[in-house]
Amino acid sequence: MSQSLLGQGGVEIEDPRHSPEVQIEVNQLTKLFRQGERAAVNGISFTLHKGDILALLGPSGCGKTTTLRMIAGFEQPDSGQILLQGQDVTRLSPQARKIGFVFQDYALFPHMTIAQNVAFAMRHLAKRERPAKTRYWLELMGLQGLENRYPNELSGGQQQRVALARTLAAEPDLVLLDEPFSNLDASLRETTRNEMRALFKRSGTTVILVTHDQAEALTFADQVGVMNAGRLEQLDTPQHVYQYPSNAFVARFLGHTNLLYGDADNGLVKTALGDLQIEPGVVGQVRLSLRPEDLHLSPAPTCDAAARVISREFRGHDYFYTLEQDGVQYCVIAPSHHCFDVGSWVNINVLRGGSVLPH
Ligand SMILES: Nc1ncnc2c1ncn2[C@@H]1O[C@H](COP(=O)(O)OP(=O)(O)OP(=O)(O)O)[C@@H](O)[C@H]1O
Repeated sequence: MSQSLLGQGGVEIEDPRHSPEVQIEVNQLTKLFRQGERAAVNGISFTLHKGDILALLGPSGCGKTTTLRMIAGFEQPDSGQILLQGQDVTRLSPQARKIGFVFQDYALFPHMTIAQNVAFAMRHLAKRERPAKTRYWLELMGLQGLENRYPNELSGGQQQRVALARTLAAEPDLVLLDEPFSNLDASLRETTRNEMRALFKRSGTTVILVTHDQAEALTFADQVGVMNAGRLEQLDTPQHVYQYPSNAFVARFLGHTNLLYGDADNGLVKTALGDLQIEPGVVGQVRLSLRPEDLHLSPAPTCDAAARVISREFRGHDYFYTLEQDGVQYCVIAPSHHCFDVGSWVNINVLRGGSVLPH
């Protein structure tokens, strides 16, 4: 079990005196649904330690659910290996793996009360132990008072918490979540997501979440794996995949970006937006990804060497601008008090050098 300390502001940090055990290791997992067709999942590998939360993020059809289903045992891989706490479970039945799965539609039993739904997951415990444990999980999920209701008498968010209580009550080594927040409205999604993350962190549960929602992956997970066409394009911390995408697909999938080209030498790249600093040692033609919030706008006295505002979208806390300079379009996010009219001329200043993408 990994140990954690409470850091500043109550943020949990890993205690360096304890090295967490490996919970799951996935090696070169591959799935071909039909021979001759492109693999739905193509050589995916990753390792998670106890208590880690991984989000697999990618567009529709990239292989996220198939990866999760192979880990759960609902789908057999064509090649590759899944180790749970060092044990090879690749060919074991779903029941023989201590894995909890929360489906998109929660899959609660409609004819059972909330308490019965949760108690059903505790068949491994003696009957007399189940009521107290059921109360424990329902309270932890903020569901006290709803024990005797049926699933159709609960809101979407409450049903989702029952589904999680039932999954956790089985005390799995690993919890798999397939788009678990997609049925919740925007405000409930955010609070439920934060509560779930805190709960998983408190209980030291290892979690793999599948989503196509970038914000969800970046806020919920410790590690984000970006998938494209069956492959894991990049696996790293949310901050790292956002700020240092490994290629243009990852850069674009995680939000808006500006791709710039230029000649690099001595830690500088000459681009259309001026000379930008990059890591030393990179030489020749390079492509940079610059996030819209890494650019700053200031009024231009004349239209010479300036950018024209093409469109402006008010988003409450900021403006999203589209600009054009020398035939190239740029996107910029500026605080909502930085207001420039459509058609006006502005200078684009680069606040941060950007990250170099491989060709
Ligand atoms: N049972 C199946 N038989 C044949 N092909 C399948 C089967 N299940 C999935 N596929 C194909 O495998 C690929 C990956 O599907 P998968 O459901 O894993 O994607 P996904 O990333 O989870 O997509 P979504 O976000 O839309 O759920 C898709 O091209 C899909 O059509």
